[in-house]
Amino acid sequence: MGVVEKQISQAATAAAVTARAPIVALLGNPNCGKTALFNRLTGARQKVANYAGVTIERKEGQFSTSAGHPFRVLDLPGAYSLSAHTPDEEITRDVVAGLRRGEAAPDVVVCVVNATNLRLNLRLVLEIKRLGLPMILALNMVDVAKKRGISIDADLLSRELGMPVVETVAVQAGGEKSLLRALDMMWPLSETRPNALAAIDAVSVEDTQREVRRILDLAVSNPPHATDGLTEKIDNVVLHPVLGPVILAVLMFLVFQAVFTWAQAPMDFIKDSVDHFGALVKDAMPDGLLRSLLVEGILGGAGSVLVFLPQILILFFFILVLEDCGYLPRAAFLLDRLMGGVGLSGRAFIPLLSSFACAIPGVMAARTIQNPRDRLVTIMIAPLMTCSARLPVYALIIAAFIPEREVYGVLSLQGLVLFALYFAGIFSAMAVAYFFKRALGANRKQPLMLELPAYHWPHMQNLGLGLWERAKIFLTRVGTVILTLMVLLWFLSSFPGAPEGATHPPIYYSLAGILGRGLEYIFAPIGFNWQICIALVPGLAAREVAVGALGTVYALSQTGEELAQSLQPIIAASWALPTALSLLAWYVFAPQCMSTLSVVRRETGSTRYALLMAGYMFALAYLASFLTFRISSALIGG
Ligand SMILES: Nc1nc2c(ncn2[C@@H]2O[C@H](COP(=O)(O)OP(=O)(O)OP(=O)(O)O)[C@@H](O)[C@H]2O)c(=O)[nH]1
Ligand SMILES: [Mg+2]
Repeated sequence: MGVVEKQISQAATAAAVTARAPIVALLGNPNCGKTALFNRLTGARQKVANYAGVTIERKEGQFSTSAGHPFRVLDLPGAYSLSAHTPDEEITRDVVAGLRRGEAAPDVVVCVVNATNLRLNLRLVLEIKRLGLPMILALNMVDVAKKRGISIDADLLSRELGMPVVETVAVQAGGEKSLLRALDMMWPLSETRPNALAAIDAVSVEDTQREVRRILDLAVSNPPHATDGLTEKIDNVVLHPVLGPVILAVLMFLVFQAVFTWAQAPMDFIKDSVDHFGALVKDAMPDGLLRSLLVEGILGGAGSVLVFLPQILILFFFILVLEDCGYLPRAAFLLDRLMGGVGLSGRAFIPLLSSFACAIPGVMAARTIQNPRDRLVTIMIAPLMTCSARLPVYALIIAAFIPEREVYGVLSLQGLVLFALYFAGIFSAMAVAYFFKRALGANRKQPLMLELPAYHWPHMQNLGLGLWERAKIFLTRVGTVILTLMVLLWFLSSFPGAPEGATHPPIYYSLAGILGRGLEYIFAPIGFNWQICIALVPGLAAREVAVGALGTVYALSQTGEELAQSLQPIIAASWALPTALSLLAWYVFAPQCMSTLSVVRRETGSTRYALLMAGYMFALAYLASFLTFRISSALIGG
């Protein structure tokens, strides 16, 4: 057998072993550390954060125990019980009950519990136990429990529950060892599995409650003050009816200030590097098509998007810190009343906040909302939240048109305008939600039931990995979608060349130029010139592409001397202020993202809602831009 054949056969054997490897399902209440444990076992980097409802999909991975036994492992959305109320809980129920098509029930259930809150967590354990699957109880977060002086007799608990009980610390290296040992002890696992489904509904809440109390009395001793005193103290301030909202507003405000002020130096650095590199390429290459593709197409296009990496990372730094320290559910509580006014539940807060990163995870996170009508409205307004792909567009226009001035000596004017744009998104989302409430009929307001986790310092590793993932996503987009579109756009903008005696730059006569000039008929009433119209088209694939497209279009529109200039001064010189404002308004509303629409279709199970979303957003965008353009033109006489 040759080396290659041998490798192929080894790979095939490995694949066969994994295919036959028993399946471990990680199950437990929300926020008890299932995903952290999953990452520790498999080396994966699934999202871990300090609030309930982070995981909303079934994720699969693999690992081997120290004795070399292979396992497949499933990370699942958290659930308080197996009688599912929300779409994400349904996923969990279906997986453990073996209801998913083509997938048997897991071979072992590892029930992950928060050791500091067994009273709540054990209910689910007892419920799962009735399924009759082999089980292990993982007492997670024992580090915190020990610090608070909670002592749990694992042996006694194991005897009472009739399953192995192990202690884990999912956020520490080696914190999963005891679980691996317990899995080895179970090896080999029996092939026969009970019919798990039968037991799901036959549960009496009172009996379960009683049993939990009995077991806790036996196995757990809490010191008199086992609650987290610090969390209570912080909450007294943060959830204060007056101070709370003020703190929230100040916090949000500071984030946008930081996005502009902190990012300046690294942005200048990237911009200078791109410019410098462009100049080098220009000097080194003879004038011609290839040089134009490299300098105007790739560097002018993709390079002008790359500059925004620091701002995106700063925004995410704040979002990640807030997610990991446990503040988010508090913000949801503070805003519950306000959101109730427009017919949304406080539960919509986290999906909407996620939409600041990108509407796609936001729309998916709406799975944690129980009421179908609330869920639909949340999905419909999620894309109005300012996703990070809009940031480059906003930042470019703001930097070009809003002077870099300080207000009251400390606040940056540019940061203020950015804050206003984010606020415009939030405000219109609330207005649209209110409209839906009127159209669909109001719901009876349900009380918000959300767990408030204990605060903790953000884990540096989570933070680092989160930022790294973001940077990777952004750079991959720049390197793939944006780069490809830029090359395509450069091509469309370069051919056919200018006719004899042309008075405009060649792009004017190109295919893209013809398209742009055609679209100008539709967009001229809102102040867009043909160059902007060209950029809107590839911008449909992903919003930030519009910035790259403007980069390419204007690089090709320049003649001779001006060629080396970067995008920002060019648009500052060639657009009137009302046009810039109108484009900002357009970007607050326009549904410029195909992937969001397709996710909406998937999550709502209906093309109608995706079309409705696209329709209402286009209409709003056109209207907002029209008003902005007309009013500002009248005021400034532009
Ligand atoms: N101190 C400590 N923190 C932990 C431990 N395990 C998890 N955490 C933290 O607990 C929080 C929740 O962790 P996740 O892994 O996201 O919890 P989950 O069970 O997957 O949550 P959902 O996906 O929302 O159901 C995060 O802030 C983790 O860093 C642990 O053993 N000790
Ligand atoms: Mg999770």
